[in-house]
Amino acid sequence: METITLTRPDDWHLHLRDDNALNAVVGHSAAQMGRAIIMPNLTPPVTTTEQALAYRERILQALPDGSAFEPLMTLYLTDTTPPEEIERALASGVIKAVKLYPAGATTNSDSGVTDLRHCDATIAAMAKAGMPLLVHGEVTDSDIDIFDREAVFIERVLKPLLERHPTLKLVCEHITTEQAAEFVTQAPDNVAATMTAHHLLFNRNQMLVGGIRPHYYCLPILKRERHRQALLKAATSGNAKFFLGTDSAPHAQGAKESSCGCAGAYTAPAAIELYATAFEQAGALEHLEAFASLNGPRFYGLSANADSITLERQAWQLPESYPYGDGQRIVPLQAGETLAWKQVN
Ligand SMILES: NC(=O)N[C@@H](CC(=O)O)C(=O)O
Ligand SMILES: [Zn+2]
Ligand SMILES: [Zn+2]
Repeated sequence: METITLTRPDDWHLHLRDDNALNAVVGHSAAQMGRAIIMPNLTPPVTTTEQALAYRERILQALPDGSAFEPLMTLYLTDTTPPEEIERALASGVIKAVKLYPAGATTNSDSGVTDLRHCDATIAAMAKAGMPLLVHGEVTDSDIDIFDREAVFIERVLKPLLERHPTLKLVCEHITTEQAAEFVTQAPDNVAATMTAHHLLFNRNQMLVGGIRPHYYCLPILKRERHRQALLKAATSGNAKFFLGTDSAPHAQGAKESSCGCAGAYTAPAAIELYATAFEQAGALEHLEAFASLNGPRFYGLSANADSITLERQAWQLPESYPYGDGQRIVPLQAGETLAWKQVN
């Protein structure tokens, strides 16, 4: 039986939601990941240290008994986040980053930043403290095509941001284009990126050919094959700037299978298996451990996890759906499909 043993991976971009949804999904991540960077886009968003600490307690409460999963918290940046909030966050010891959502760019981003220049003093405090800024990198201008929003964001927002704050630790979250892979590759070592399994595995045809498949709809949206190839090349290159961030983003089945469906792919139940499939496809399974388990902690200044997980080559079928609380169901990406790898411990 062919197996892969890896230092236990971490998820550097995860949505866990709250209340019954949190209870329903947290176990999937905790079964695979040692730690995860928890996204703050709740309603209302997690904008203060106090709210982040309370949210962390709710996550710990929701964990299966005996789980050692560690939630690494983030703050949601707004136009008015004061520099002092960064000092409080740093002092908490459990808030590891600040998240930038351009206002209106994605799910629960209405309180996001309208103009990043409003945040310069706070970002200067972050650069000084070594607190990373995690960026949902898409412009929201109505005249910019949805497929171009990431590439335009790099030129209009990210490059000027780094000119103003050259030492800022910056993570381009869930990158989806060759332009983003190129930008991060060329940038200094304080700039890194997360990549999702779905952007490494699928292009936009998967979502749109032969019928519209709402479970493949996420933001940034799946792109052309050329971009997927560029991402896969960067992820499997051994370059330490690229690491695992699932962007597993749960929404109830009814909210996805709708005339106006929510953005977000639920990948947590088989995250590491999906990444293994992508790396195997690129003939680069030997680089999976660095991407999944080593590069992320190194960027965040943490040690790698001390334990490991094992995947076995074993065909198994992903369930059609899981319970999502309040009588609802949630459909994972690749529901009902046969996967080639299975985590066995
Ligand atoms: N990725 C998504 O499509 N959705 C995320 C938000 C995000 O990460 O942009 C969500 O919270 O649902
Ligand atoms: Zn995002
Ligand atoms: Zn996300």
